[in-house]
Amino acid sequence: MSDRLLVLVRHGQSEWNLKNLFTGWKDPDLTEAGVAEAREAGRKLKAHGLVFDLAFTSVLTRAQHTLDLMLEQLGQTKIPVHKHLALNERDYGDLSGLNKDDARKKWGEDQVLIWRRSYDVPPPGGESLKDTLARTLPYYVQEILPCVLRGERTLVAAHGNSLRALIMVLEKLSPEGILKRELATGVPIIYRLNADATVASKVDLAA
Ligand SMILES: O=C(O)[C@H](O)COP(=O)(O)O
Repeated sequence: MSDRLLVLVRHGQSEWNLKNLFTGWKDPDLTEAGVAEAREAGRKLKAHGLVFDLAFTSVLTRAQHTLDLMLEQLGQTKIPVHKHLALNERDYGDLSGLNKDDARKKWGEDQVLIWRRSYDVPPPGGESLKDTLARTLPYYVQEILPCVLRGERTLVAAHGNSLRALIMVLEKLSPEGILKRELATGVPIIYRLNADATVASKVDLAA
């Protein structure tokens, strides 16, 4: 029986995560802690006996660097890697580069939470989760899912909100259901899919 394996990993801590800045499509690299998280993610995947046939990532440095570090730990640096902006973080628009606490002081706790976690309210000049889903989902359906369903064991290194969008679809979560879903940096989530693309099992390596 083919192993329809799909592993999703949010990048390790970035320089701007550390500084508490809205990042979106800005392109900071990982911090030392982020590098350590990515290596740890790779070690955990290896400890679970996982092997991959290909990987997908965004066009942003923090996700690519995380993927490279995981593949190093797995001893799998030669597998094909597909990079696409469909997997980029949600575009935070005018908030990009602003401190999240300063934004709360300026616009209020509730408004900032709406921008960060509501399904369909975009931050000024940026993308809502719904907008993010509108670009990640077609890429998932057309490029990633066919590989998984063919039995190609697939690793995806991406971002908090591009992955929340995919998780919403995979786990059939409602807009309310996804609201409280936070993704820790550098923590793999291991899915195995049924032939009809529904989730057969899920293991969150944070748990
Ligand atoms: O782009 C960012 O600032 C973060 O990677 C994700 O931010 P969020 O948790 O505020 O959505």
